[in-house]
Amino acid sequence: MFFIKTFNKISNNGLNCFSRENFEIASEINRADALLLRSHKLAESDLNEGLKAIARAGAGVNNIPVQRCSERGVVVFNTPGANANAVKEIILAGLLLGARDLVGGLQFVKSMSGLNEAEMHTQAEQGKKQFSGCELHGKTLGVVGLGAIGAQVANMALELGMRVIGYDPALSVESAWRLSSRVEKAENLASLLNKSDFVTLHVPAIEATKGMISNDAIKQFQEGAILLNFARETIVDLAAVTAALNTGALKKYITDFPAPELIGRDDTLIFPHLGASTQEAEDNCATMAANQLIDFLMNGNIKNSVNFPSIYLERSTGYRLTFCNENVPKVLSNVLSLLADRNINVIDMLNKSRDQIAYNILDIEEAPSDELLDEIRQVQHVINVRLIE
Ligand SMILES: NC(=O)c1ccc[n+]([C@@H]2O[C@H](COP(=O)([O-])OP(=O)(O)OC[C@H]3O[C@@H](n4cnc5c(N)ncnc54)[C@H](O)[C@@H]3O)[C@@H](O)[C@H]2O)c1
Ligand SMILES: O=C(O)[C@H](O)COP(=O)(O)O
Repeated sequence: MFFIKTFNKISNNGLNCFSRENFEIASEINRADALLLRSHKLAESDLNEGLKAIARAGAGVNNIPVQRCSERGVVVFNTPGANANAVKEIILAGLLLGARDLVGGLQFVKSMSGLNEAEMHTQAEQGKKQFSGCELHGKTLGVVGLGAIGAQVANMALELGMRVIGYDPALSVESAWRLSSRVEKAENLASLLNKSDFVTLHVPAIEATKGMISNDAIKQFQEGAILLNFARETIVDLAAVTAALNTGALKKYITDFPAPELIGRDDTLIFPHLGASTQEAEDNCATMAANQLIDFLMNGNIKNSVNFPSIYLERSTGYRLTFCNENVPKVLSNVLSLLADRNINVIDMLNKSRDQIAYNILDIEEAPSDELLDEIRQVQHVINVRLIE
């Protein structure tokens, strides 16, 4: 039986993937084998003894102490692309709300209560000029980060008749395949910023992107550009953005992350982190996260981890030994020697590494004793060991 502790509300579509005979799932569990969560900010104290994996039903893992997990051999998963369409669609809304004062127009009509139909008609026709805007067609969109979301946003904007410029110095081959060849490549952030009427951010919250939209970056924007940030709050220096809004250097800031300094301004539109909050995205993320956890806990396979290598080995015996270790020489050979000393035959095996972590799957012919498992745990640089039967 594996114990899964959930944080946040996880879609039933995902929860129902776990068979009740093999998994117990609850929000109150003391010694969890795995955690399943969305944006809940994990503390180090949430990483209980015996924890094997954490699955983030979503994209961003900035709420998880990933480095600490790697040191402890805890596999961290996310669900790349599972909520990308939801974010793409909210960006479409953001672009339209940026181009036209639809919110102002709606509020204006709301204020007409008490008027008769003729008065409303007169007010609407006289007042509407305050809310006119521009079309997206023909404007330039700069997309910073062309991963699962950025690529979809870029392709969508081309369909709207926009010119699209993208910037992503670490574009993966998979993302490049998804991206239309009509997206123009910017050599650096500044060259994207100074050509764009709208700029949308789709980069992860990591050290390298912290404060990416800084005072210096703001100087590169076209006068009166509109900035959309549905990625994370840390990517934007809010003092720089509010100063730019004050001078008109930026026309609007549209974001999914509320902050006190943004409230009450007419030039900001702020959503309560709604980007991935559609039924479809919640179902997709939860299902993907659940299936990744299940295959890892039941078979030791790893797909879509942010700190471990991808690895898949078809089961060939009833005894599967998995272990992770610091990525240094001789660990695997030392473990194999221990098995050989006990005359235990390895039928199939796979070893993969990523950065400082190596992970191994060994299908063996017979059950290892508890003493042997303990000996493997004692091998220098081994972080953790599991026997999956
Ligand atoms: N508002 C929401 O509800 C919501 C929903 C989903 C994701 N997000 C945020 O959006 C982020 C992106 O999601 P995704 O699914 O597209 O992730 P992704 O990993 O598929 O794509 C991120 C892209 O950013 C690129 N990148 C990294 N550093 C960069 C830099 N310095 N400059 C330019 N590009 C850089 C990467 O190479 C990658 O292609 C997530 O990390 C998350 O923080 C927010
Ligand atoms: O990184 C993500 O996937 C989004 O920010 C969604 O977060 P949520 O699952 O809390 O809506």
